[in-house]
Amino acid sequence: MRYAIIPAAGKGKRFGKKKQFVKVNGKTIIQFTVEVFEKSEFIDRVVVVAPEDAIKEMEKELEHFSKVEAVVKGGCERQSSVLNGLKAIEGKCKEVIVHDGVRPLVTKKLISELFGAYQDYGVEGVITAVKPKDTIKVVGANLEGNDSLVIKTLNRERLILVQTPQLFNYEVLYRCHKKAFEEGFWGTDDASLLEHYGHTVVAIKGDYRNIKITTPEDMEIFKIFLSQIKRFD
Ligand SMILES: Nc1ccn([C@@H]2O[C@H](COP(=O)(O)OP(=O)(O)OP(=O)(O)O)[C@@H](O)[C@H]2O)c(=O)n1
Ligand SMILES: C[C@](O)(CO)[C@H](O)COP(=O)(O)O
Repeated sequence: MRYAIIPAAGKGKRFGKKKQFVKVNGKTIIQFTVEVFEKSEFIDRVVVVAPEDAIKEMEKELEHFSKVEAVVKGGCERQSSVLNGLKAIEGKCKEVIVHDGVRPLVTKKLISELFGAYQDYGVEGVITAVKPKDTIKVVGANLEGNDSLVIKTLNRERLILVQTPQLFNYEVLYRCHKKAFEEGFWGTDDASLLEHYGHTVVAIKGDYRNIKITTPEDMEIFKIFLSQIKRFD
């Protein structure tokens, strides 16, 4: 069995509300996201991680998706939510995809390319990413407001902007998550846990339109891209 874990238990602080439940054209963001996995031939079952105070609401939103096996309670951070999802499918699968519930423009193509690369490279983790188009600098002390002191410029050719979906060997990911929990190691994506514990991760080309809806401007971008991207091809 191939599982997808969809962390969707965030509070949406930078957006102003739980953006996973925002409706566009009559469909919630989480429904846009899950429907791609529902239609992917590479995914057998889906577990969605929801806010503790919105489990029933999430179950209602997803009641028509046959692959959704469970809605489980989220944690205080994304990482702890993913760990709860991993616990819910213990011993059930060899590979697991983790994908942000608020990246609704994921495509079947990205999912299939992840599995292709996973087979080809034979590594424990494969992630999606795009090349930065802007210059990226390291900053130091904050100045007034959002201003900051520039320290140095990074070599853009050696940087990637990481997305989800991310595909992993289930046992390796679960072991890294449990170890990180015990040791108090926190990463902003799941692949960083594998890197921290010495596992090999490969990045493949993602899609610039596979945005994470984080701030209100992202919702406007989503509405534009939605009419352009072929999510089910
Ligand atoms: N405790 C958390 C925090 C985040 N997420 C999920 O992880 C994904 C990426 O998180 P982010 O975009 O940061 O969402 P929020 O945490 O809701 O945003 P904010 O940090 O602005 O509150 C989202 O699908 C979010 O629902 C989660 O499952 N559990
Ligand atoms: C996992 C992720 O989407 C990869 O870019 C990102 O790290 C999530 O960050 P967030 O602050 O939890 O949204």
